Amino acid sequence: MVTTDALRLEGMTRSFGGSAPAVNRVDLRLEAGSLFCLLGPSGCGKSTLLRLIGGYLAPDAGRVLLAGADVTDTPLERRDIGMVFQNYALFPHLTARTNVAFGLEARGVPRSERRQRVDAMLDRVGLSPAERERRPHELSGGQQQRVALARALVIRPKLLLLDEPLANLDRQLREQMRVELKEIQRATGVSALLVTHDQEEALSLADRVGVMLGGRLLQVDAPRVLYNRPRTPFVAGFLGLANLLRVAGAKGDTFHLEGGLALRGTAAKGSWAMIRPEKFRLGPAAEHCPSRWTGRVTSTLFLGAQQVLQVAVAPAVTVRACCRPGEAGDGDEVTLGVPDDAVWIVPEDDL
Ligand SMILES: Nc1ncnc2c1ncn2[C@@H]1O[C@H](COP(=O)(O)OP(=O)(O)OP(=O)(O)O)[C@@H](O)[C@H]1O
Repeated sequence: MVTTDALRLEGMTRSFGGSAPAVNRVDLRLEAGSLFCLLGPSGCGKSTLLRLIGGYLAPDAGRVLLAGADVTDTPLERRDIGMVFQNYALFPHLTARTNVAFGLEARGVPRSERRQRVDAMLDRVGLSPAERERRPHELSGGQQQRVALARALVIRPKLLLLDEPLANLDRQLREQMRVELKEIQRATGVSALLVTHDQEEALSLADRVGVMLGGRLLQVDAPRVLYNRPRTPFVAGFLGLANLLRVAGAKGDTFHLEGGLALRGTAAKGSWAMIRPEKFRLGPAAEHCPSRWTGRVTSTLFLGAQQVLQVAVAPAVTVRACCRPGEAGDGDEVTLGVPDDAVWIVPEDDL
């Protein structure tokens, strides 16, 4: 079956006169009905890319296709895109209900239909009847967020853009809104692109994640693939904890890492071996592993359900390994078993 992508970007580039473009030759496809997270550190170009898609900014080069149609030169009000900003950008003098109705009024939707659609959308985002009559400053951050989401969705956009929508909420509310946001996106079937610098948010929300650095998209994949099979050292280190060890050389079915450590398998000199901390085996389980490293615990970090150890496994080489709380402590000598499937070779450099 041939389906049209909700969004397609081809060679998007935009400079602000600095030495490197803020967005540099970005290609991207967003499947209809899916949620895509654009993830990257501050200043990597996420917001600029979002503004280019929304039509708030023109590209120096490249094309934006919405549901197959080229909208690169279409003004933003005719792109059929809903936008949720980090600061919500609600009209301060309008009630929640009139904020949501605004886009429908501007599009000439008749009053009775308007009322019905606004109420249905405010039901969907869970705003109570009393809250609907309040103005933004009389609502909490979470409630304003719901209004902003309803306002963006009520116009039935072809694409929903969200710029760090949960960044201003406290941790508990952020986690709750994360679940609700995903439910609303699923229920409405809207194609959505969300920008965040929070890796946990991206991994838990997205169907696919794109990791950005220095204006470039380094890798686009499903969350599990990005976590388990990062293609560059930056992606490996940006998503969760990663031990990254440089491959110094290979011989037969063994390769050597910095500090004289050895692992079974094949890897090219100069690439990186990644081992996630939770992949090590400790205690009796280590004995069954093909590669074993011994070292002293230099520090421990208690995280509730688990504990992260720093283990000095070679001169100047310290790795992080997860274990059960209390399984090992500061100063203990431990053996870390490395199962074959614990090692992922990171093939490329970053840019
Ligand atoms: N209007 C502008 N004029 C000049 N430089 C800009 C402008 N907008 C963005 N930049 C620059 O482009 C680069 C990318 O900025 P952008 O805001 O897209 O990053 P970001 O990944 O969204 O960061 P953050 O998460 O901090 O918002 C930065 O170096 C920034 O200083």
